[in-house]
Amino acid sequence: MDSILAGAAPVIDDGFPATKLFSQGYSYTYDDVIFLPHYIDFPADSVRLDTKLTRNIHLSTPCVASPMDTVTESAMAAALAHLGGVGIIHSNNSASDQSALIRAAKARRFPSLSDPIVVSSSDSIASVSEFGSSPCILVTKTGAKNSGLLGVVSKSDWLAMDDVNNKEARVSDYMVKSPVTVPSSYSFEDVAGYLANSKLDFVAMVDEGSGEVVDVVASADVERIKGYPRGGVPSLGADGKFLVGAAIGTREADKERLEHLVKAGANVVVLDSSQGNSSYQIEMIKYVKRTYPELDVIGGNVVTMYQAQNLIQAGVDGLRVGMGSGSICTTQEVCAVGRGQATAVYKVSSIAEQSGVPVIADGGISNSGHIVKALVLGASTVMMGSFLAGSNEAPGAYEFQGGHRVKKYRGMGSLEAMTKGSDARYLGDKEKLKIAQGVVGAVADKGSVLKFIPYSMQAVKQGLQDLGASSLQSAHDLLRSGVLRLEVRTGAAQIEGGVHGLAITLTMSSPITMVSEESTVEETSLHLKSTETSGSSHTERIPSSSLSALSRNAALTSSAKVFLVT
Ligand SMILES: NC(=O)C1=CN([C@@H]2O[C@H](COP(=O)(O)OP(=O)(O)OC[C@H]3O[C@@H](n4cnc5c(N)ncnc54)[C@H](O)[C@@H]3O)[C@@H](O)[C@H]2O)C=CC1
Ligand SMILES: O=c1[nH]c(=O)c2[nH+]cn([C@@H]3O[C@H](COP(=O)(O)O)[C@@H](O)[C@H]3O)c2[nH]1
Ligand SMILES: [K+]
Repeated sequence: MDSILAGAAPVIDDGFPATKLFSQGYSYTYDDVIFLPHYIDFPADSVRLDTKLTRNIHLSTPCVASPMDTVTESAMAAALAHLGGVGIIHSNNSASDQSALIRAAKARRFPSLSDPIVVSSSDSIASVSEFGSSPCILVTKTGAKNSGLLGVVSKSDWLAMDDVNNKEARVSDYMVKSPVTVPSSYSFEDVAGYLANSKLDFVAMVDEGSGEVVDVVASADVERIKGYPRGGVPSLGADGKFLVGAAIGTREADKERLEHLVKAGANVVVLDSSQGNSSYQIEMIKYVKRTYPELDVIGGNVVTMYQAQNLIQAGVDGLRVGMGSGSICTTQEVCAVGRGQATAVYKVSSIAEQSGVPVIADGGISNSGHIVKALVLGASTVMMGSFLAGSNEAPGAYEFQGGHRVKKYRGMGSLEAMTKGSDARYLGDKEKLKIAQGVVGAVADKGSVLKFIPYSMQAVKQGLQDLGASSLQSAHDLLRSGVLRLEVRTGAAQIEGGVHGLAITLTMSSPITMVSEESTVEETSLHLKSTETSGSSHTERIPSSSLSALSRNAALTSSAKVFLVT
C-alpha cells in the first residue's frame, strides 16, 4: 500500500499537508482541524499504541494523568500504570506526603478498586452512610491511610448491632482487632483466590515493609475488575514495581523534595510550570541531570519551537506542551499568552522529533477524537486532567450537584489550590498579590478509568486505522511526509460533525456525560431529567416515565452509555 498509494502524490490536490495548514498565522485547536481519511489495509485491533513518555521510558498506552491535586494521587497512578500509561503525582503537598503517595502507588501490584474509609480508634461511627459503598471501615493508628492497621468494622456487623448506645461508643470498643490481612505484594489472582477460598467479603492489604495498610479489597470488586476490558501491558519501572512519576517546581526547596521523591522510587520527574522556558527551569534541568543521571526529566510547559529548543539544549528527556488549553485554565484570558493546542503540539513536536525528545500533549482533551488529533499531530502521549477527574480513581468523594453525581476538579493555579499548597511557590509571602490562572469546578462521574480508558484506546485505534496508520510511528511518518491531509472546519462544519437535530439520543459520541455502572437506575434517570432541564434551547421535554425506561435500558446494556439531550 505504501508504495502504491501513500507514496504517490494525489492526482488532484486535496486537503492541506500539516506544514501548509499550520503556517497561516492562525492558532488552531483540536476542534478546528479535521483529518481526511486515507487507505485501510489492516484491522483496527492490530493498530499499535505503544509509545515513549521520555527518551528512555516506554509505555504501551499513550495516556498520562496530570499532576493535579484533584486528579493524580496513588489510586490514579496505580490504575494508569496498570493500563500501560503513567500517572504523575502532584506536588501541592509536603515532600513527605508526596513521597508517601508514590510509595503507596508502588506498594501494590494491581490498581486499588475502592477508596477505603479509615478512622482512628477514638472515633465513632454515627450512621451507615459513613461506610459509603465500602463493606468495612478500617481503623488505623493515625486515623488515615498509610498507617498501621488496628482493626476493622464490617458494615454487616455494624448494622447487626441493635444497641444504639453501643453504636455511639468509640470504634475501639467493638472493632475486630488484628483482622486477617494479605501482603500488598499479592497479585490480583492471589487476592481473588484468597477471598474465594476464605469465603471472606473483604480483606485488607498491608505493605510488608512498612506495616502500613494500603488498601482493602472486596469480593464484589474482584468480580467487577474481572469484567473490565483488557488494557495495555502494565508499566513497570526497573524496580519491577508500577511506574510512577512526580511533579516538582523550580525553587531551591524543590531540590530537597526531589531527594525524597527519588528515595520513594519516583521513576520520572516533571518540572511543573505554565511557562517552562525560564532560567529557573533550565538551571533545574541541569541540576537533575547532574545529580540523578538515571532519572528522566520532563520539562515544560512550552508551546513554541523556541521554548522547546532551549529546554532540549538544557537536556530534557521529554516535553510537556500546552498553555491555557486546559479545561480549568484561564491563562490565555488573564495573561494573554498561550497557543491553540493543535498548533502548539504540531509546532513543538516538529522540532522535538529532530532531537528524539517525545512530546506530551497536555490539556484540552475531552473526547477520544482529541486524543487521536494530539497523537497524529506529533505527540507521543496525551496528558489529561478533566478527562480523568470524574473517575473512581481520582482523589475526593462524589457529591450530588443539581442532580448530577460529580467530583470536584480544580486548576492548580486557582486561588483555592494556591492557598492550599503554594506557600512555597510564593515563598510564604502572605503580602504577595495572588492572581488566579485557573478555576474550581466539578466533573460528572465517569466510573473507573480501568473501564473507560480501554474503550477510549479502542476508539483511538479506529481513528488511526481510518488514516491508514498502523502505529503511532506510522501516523507520525504520514504527518511528516505530507501524505496526511488536513482541513480547518468552519463553525457550521463543526456543528455538523457533532450530534445535531435530535431530540434525544443514546450514543458514545461527544459531548459526553458518562453514567457509571455504579450509578443506580434512579440516579441515571435523575441525571437524564436534569440534563433535560438544563439543556440547550432545542430541548424537548420527555415524560419522566419514558426517560426512566430509556435509562434503565441503557444502564443495563452498557455502563459507558452517554446521555445527551439537545
Ligand atoms: N499549562 C498551563 O497552561 C498552566 C498550568 N498551570 C499550572 O499551575 C501550577 C503553577 O504554575 P506556575 O504558576 O506557572 O508555577 P511556577 O512555579 O513555574 O511559577 C510561579 C512563579 O514563580 C516564578 N519562579 C519559579 N521558580 C523560581 C525561582 N527559582 N526563583 C524565583 N522565582 C521563581 C515563576 O517565574 C512564576 O512567576 C502548575 O501546576 C502548572 O502546571 C498554571 C497556569 C497555566
Ligand atoms: O491555566 C491553567 N490554570 C490552572 O490553574 C491549571 N491547572 C492545571 N492546568 C493545566 O491544565 C491541564 C489539564 O487540562 P484538562 O483539564 O483540559 O485536561 C493540566 O495538565 C495543566 O497543564 C492549568 N492551567
Ligand atoms: K482554557
